[in-house]
Amino acid sequence: MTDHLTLANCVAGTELSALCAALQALDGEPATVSGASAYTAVLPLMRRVTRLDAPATAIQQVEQCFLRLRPSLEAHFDVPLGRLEPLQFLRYRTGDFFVAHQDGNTPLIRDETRHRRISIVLFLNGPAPTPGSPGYGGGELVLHNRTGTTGHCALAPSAGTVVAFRAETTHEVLPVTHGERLTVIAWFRSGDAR
Ligand SMILES: O=C(O)CCC(=O)C(=O)O
Ligand SMILES: [Fe+2]
Repeated sequence: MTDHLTLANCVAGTELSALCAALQALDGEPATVSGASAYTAVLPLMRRVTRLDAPATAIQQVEQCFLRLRPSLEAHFDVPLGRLEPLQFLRYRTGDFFVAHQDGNTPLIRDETRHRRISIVLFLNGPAPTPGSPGYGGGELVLHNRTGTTGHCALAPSAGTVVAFRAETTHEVLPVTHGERLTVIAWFRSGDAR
């Protein structure tokens, strides 16, 4: 069993459609990867995804949704949570992916990511069985078991679902096989970090 929380219907369908339409019209920059040293880099062999410059209203809307969930996350993961890092709006086009990684709270890495406790992902759209229908194929969020040897779960939840997991959980996004996958990711830092 992986230690994660799945919460369906965190954002209403009408709001999701508006968010998707606003985002689909945007250009963006290739997203970067946090490194062990104090830099971030675009590493296309590790992560291929576009980070979108979302409108302020969209940022506020999703931020409020994430902040409302903080007490439930603290209770489920039994960890006091502090501030929410700035949201990242992500667009994975066909062929885009993110290899297995951890988001933070890993003892060997002493950069800013060490303060992250909970990763939180909102799925703005959902899986589509066939190319041409709205949504995407592939693109599962795979969470690996904490022991790292056996067990994982591959998630492709419906639009509006939030998935939260400990930042140190190894996870990956499998390549998108058709369509466009839209997610928002952010991290709650530890209760005693600034
Ligand atoms: O888009 C996702 O489902 C997760 C993205 C991710 O793991 C990350 O940005 O660190
Ligand atoms: Fe991640």
